[in-house]
Amino acid sequence: MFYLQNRLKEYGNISVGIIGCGIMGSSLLTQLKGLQNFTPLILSSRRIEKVKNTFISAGFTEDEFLVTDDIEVAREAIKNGKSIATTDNMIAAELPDVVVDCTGDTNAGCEVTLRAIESNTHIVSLNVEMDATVGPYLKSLADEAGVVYTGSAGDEPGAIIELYEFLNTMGFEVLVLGKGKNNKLDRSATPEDLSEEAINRGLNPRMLTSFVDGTNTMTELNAVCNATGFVPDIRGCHSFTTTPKTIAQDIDLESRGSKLNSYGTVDFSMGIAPGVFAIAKANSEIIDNEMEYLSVGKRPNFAIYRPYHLTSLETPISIIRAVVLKDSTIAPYKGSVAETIAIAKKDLKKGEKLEGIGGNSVYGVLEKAEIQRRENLLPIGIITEKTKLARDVEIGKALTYEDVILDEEASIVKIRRLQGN
Ligand SMILES: NC(=O)c1ccc[n+]([C@@H]2O[C@H](COP(=O)([O-])OP(=O)(O)OC[C@H]3O[C@@H](n4cnc5c(N)ncnc54)[C@H](O)[C@@H]3O)[C@@H](O)[C@H]2O)c1
Ligand SMILES: N[C@@H](CCO)C(=O)O
Repeated sequence: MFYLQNRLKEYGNISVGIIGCGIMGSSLLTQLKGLQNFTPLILSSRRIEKVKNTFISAGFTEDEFLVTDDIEVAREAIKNGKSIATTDNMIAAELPDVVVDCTGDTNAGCEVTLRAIESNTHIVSLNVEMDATVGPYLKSLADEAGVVYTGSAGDEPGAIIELYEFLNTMGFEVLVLGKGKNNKLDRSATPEDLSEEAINRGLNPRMLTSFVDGTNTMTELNAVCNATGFVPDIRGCHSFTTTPKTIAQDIDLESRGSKLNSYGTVDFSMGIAPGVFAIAKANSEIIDNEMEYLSVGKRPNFAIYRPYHLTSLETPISIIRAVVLKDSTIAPYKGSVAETIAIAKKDLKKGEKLEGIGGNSVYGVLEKAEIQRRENLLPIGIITEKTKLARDVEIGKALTYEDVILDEEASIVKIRRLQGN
């Protein structure tokens, strides 16, 4: 009982670097400021005014933090008990015990993770976009260096793995893993369409676009696939409509009146957000009897449902597990099993700039990695600001590597080349 909290007390203080001060980074800073045994040591983001304001709104006084982009000045200030406000992400990757990536930028996340691994800093990443693109390679580098690379508790992939581990530990055979879709699904959504809604909800319009056009759900399920070896049943998954009480009946094989071709798959569903679920079976009549007696459902398949995910508010749990227990919450243990590939949102023209995740040009769908490789399909996460179209691509078509001119200088592209395809 109280295992994590007790281990943390024995360990002492954990210093944390946070990168990004959007909704996730700013709430994490605020929360850590009030938690025992955590020092929110460094906050980095692109605009220093925003970083300073985030410190102040999190409850810091102006003399509690120093503004600097000089790592040696930062080191000295930390010795004198100050926190650091910076625009240099590398300071946040190098100096604390653990860095939490709250940017959502695949290239920045990749650079931060590489520097953290070199600096022996553990990595907790909310940047599922980056993890889906190069997580398997970065995890192998982190393993070699003895550094923990993990996704966060509280985001849906981490919450799904919690259910998966729970069922596996009890000996159930897990059949399907998935999540509720929190936002409506509109593959053609653009940041312009969603800007008013985004502002009202305190979200970045591009982030909201990636939620609504489905890319975020796909990258999240991508992380689950790479952690477990599960795959999407079809390109992009089916999308079910269900309720918390009927998950196991509604999400099942085609031969049993539903839509799946096989188990060992991930999917998403309307009607159960913000929850996540796992469907499993027992392979024993006695255990089926007990599950029915416990009102979990009706044999042969039973669904376990977690009705909430508290995003960055659960991140401290992953920080403790990474730093104190050297354990990950979710990581790509199975390598690259699935990929989130780019599909044209509109007719795209040769020479035009291609906008990546949450932009006007493409949305992401989940595909089995073997198909992505066979068809040379483009992972959406390697599109950077400098990516251009090498030829026209029709609306609805999956982009291939031949369709684009990538920014070969970008770390995300270089690391993806090392990961393979
Ligand atoms: N918003 C959510 O509901 C939610 C939930 C779970 C997970 N996430 C994940 O958390 C991450 C952050 O989400 P958010 O909604 O806070 O995003 P956001 O876009 O609101 O904030 C991102 C922050 O990172 C900064 N940033 C971006 N690129 C940077 C760079 N190159 N260098 C330094 N700073 C940079 C931005 O300036 C901004 O402050 C994403 O990976 C997202 O998928 C978000
Ligand atoms: N990941 C969410 C956003 C909040 O976690 C979505 O699918 O829309």
